[in-house]
Amino acid sequence: MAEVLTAEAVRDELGGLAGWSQDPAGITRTVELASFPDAIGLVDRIAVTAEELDHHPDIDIRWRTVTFRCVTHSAGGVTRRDIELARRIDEIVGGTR
Ligand SMILES: C[C@H](O)[C@H](O)[C@H]1CNC2=NC(N)=NC(=O)C2=N1
Repeated sequence: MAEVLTAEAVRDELGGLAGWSQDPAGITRTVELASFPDAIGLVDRIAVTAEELDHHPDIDIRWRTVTFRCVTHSAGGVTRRDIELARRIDEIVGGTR
């Protein structure tokens, strides 16, 4: 099972993950798109990557605002898999706006 990172280790990683915040439930980034279809399109692209990684963000969609939370449910905290997923989400968000 993947090792849960300390809050300090997550904070160090987040230094390179601008736009993410940390709380006990995981690391979170909120993205506002131009429209609801754009928001769904972003989620669709991230779904493909999540399947590739076999690691899946918790996703909240409210009209054109999407919040991604990365936490490793089986480990009960944030692991390197979440940091990798967050990086991939950043790449996809960066490529769509
Ligand atoms: C078998 C498979 O690896 C697990 O069910 C995966 C799938 N995606 C997952 N995603 C996340 N975020 N946490 C998990 O514990 C998890 N488990």
